[in-house]
Amino acid sequence: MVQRSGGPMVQRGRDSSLWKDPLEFKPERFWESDIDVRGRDFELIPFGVGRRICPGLPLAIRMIPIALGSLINTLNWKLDGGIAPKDLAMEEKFGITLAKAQPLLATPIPL
Ligand code: HEM
Repeated sequence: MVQRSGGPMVQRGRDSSLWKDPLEFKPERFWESDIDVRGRDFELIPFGVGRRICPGLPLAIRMIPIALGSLINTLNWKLDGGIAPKDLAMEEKFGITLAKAQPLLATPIPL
């Protein structure tokens, strides 16, 4: 936990002094973590923090696991073009929101 109060508020998500391999996509890094994404632990603030924190946070943290979990649990997914998951292009495209440079193309297959 860093910068609870005082000092400039900066995004620390890519800070290698706080994160091991910060640019690697490793969701498993959160398995043993008790970091709070609701604006308390400043090393991870996907919804912002303070007075202008995202008002959609309570909706998003409930809906995203349900929507994503449903898609994963009820369908098989195949990447278009026979790409192996490990070879998926994960580069980002800068914009108002951070999007994938190459769109994710996947076909749902009924179980
Ligand atoms: C994963 C989903 C979402 C993420 C990561 C996200 C992230 C953010 C971030 C980073 C901000 C800027 C906070 C700041 O300035 O400190 C923001 C603002 C905002 N978000 Fe979200 N958001 C999400 C979902 C939603 C949803 C579902 C809604 C509405 C139903 C929503 C409505 C808003 C609004 C209205 C603001 C502007 C708040 C203000 O400027 O006072 N967001 N969001």
